[in-house]
Amino acid sequence: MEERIVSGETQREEEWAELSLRPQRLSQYIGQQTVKENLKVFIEAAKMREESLDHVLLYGPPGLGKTTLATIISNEMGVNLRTTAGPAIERPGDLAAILTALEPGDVLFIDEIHRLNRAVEEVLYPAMEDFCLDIVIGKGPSARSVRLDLPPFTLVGATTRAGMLSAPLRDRFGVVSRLEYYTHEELSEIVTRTADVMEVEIDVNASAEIARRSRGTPRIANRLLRRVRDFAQVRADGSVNDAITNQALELLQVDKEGLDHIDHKLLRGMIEKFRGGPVGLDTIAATIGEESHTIEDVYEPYLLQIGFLQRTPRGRMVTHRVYDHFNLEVPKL
Ligand SMILES: Nc1ncnc2c1ncn2[C@@H]1O[C@H](COP(=O)(O)OP(=O)(O)OP(=O)(O)O)[C@@H](O)[C@H]1O
Ligand SMILES: [Mg+2]
Repeated sequence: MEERIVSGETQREEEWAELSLRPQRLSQYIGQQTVKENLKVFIEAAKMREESLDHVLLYGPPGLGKTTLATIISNEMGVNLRTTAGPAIERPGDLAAILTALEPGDVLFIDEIHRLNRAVEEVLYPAMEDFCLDIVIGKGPSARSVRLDLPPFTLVGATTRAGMLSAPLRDRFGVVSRLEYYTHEELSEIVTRTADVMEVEIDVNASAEIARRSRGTPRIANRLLRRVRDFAQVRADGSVNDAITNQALELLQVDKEGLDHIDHKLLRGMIEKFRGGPVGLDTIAATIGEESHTIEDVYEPYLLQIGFLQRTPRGRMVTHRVYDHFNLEVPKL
């Protein structure tokens, strides 16, 4: 799959840039009001009782701030953060090594937690529930199981695919929070904050314009701002206004709704070849030369979110908004 400027995923050499932009405290974390308010109460209560925070599951599309929240939770609790990812924990022993190295109250962050394998997951259950490890020593008839106590800890799990989590794992999280796409106002605030951190001058119209084209996603907003800044530096005096922003984003081929050429290919293909649908996912995939699951996981969620696509029992349909967007006439039935 090619790299898209409007992708929610982290891209090459972007991680260091993100690191410095990550809000460190709950009060700096913009938007996600409900999630934030809940966490605030749970954190405060846990601190009052001098207990570890309940396990937290964060889910939602890429780039909405799951890793950031995990960091914030550990900062607010005043404990260490240990970070790993589902695919990195290959054997039960790997997980046991991580768990036994934790200090009381620590946050263990497991990214892509839906990708843990079965054997590892089973070690995690008693660890989450009773803070203990069941280890089998020896082999064959002389094998025996030993129970090891663990320090109390908080597991923060993150996933873009909550549906792929097994029920027993999901049930062991006391707090389950779904992150939502951000509003234009929230994204505009994030862009302003980022510009401030990067010491870039930006006017309100420009941050609003970037916000509108960022697909509800802070990671995309910050990326577009970096590209627009480059443009402002080379083509103008370095400060970002809406004229520069519009020019830059046009060159980058990110349209007014944050759609790029791949979205255009998909939507126009549906209109030109299937009169806007309904048309099955596999048929769309074959027409534009992509995998069905890529369309479903990567291209489609935002188009559904902004009401450009609809799912029907007979397949996907484009809505009137798409015809308006492309200045096309809505076909008569
Ligand atoms: N609420 C927020 N306020 C300000 N900045 C944010 C917020 N959420 C995310 N960001 C910014 O967006 C970037 C991406 O966020 P983060 O890495 O936490 O996303 P993620 O949900 O973990 O993505 P992935 O699913 O790819 O792991 C961060 O570097 C951070 O600067
Ligand atoms: Mg992350």
